[in-house]
Amino acid sequence: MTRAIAQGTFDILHPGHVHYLEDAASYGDELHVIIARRGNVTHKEKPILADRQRRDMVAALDVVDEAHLGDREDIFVPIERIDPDYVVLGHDQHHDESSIQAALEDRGIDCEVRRASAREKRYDDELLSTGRIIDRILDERGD
Ligand SMILES: Cc1cc2nc3c(=O)[nH]c(=O)nc-3n(C[C@H](O)[C@H](O)[C@H](O)COP(=O)(O)O)c2cc1C
Ligand SMILES: Nc1ncnc2c1ncn2[C@@H]1O[C@H](COP(=O)(O)OP(=O)(O)OP(=O)(O)O)[C@@H](O)[C@H]1O
Repeated sequence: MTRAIAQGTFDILHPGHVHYLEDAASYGDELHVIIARRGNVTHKEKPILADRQRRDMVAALDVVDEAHLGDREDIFVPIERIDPDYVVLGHDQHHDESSIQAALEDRGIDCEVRRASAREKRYDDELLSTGRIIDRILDERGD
């Protein structure tokens, strides 16, 4: 049984998220997803939705076997517990593949790091970004 891990914020789901999770799932028999804690989302605006709500929506997707709330302090704790064969980074995730690979090796976690592909728009006004969905809500419904 091979296990793959995907991770991210997943605030307001869209087809780009589904594409990433399907790509990550293709690396293993089981897909586990780690949901970033609000306190750890520091590289962009904080999520609108609560940690548990984001986890529950990701867990409801067919392609996902288990969704886990991330650790608050140490991002390698859930990975140690899940013991995956692959950690699949999102196409634009700011983490560097070789430093994540080195950190996993330091912790004695024997798994490989891969990078998922991007999903391109299939039609003109398709929104494949949570940030852009929020911008459109503000444009169309804001004062
Ligand atoms: C290998 C890996 C493990 C992660 N584990 C956690 C975790 O345990 N807790 C957490 O809050 N975030 C975790 N994260 C998420 C990061 O904190 C960061 O917020 C996340 O990569 C944001 O992704 P996004 O910009 O694609 O939404 C992890 C990220 C990576 C790459
Ligand atoms: N269009 C896309 N194609 C493939 N993967 C995507 C796409 N959009 C998001 N992802 C992946 O989904 C994961 C979680 O994404 P995240 O929660 O940061 O959403 P986002 O829509 O990219 O957010 P934001 O618009 O706020 O930057 C990331 O690994 C990201 O690479």
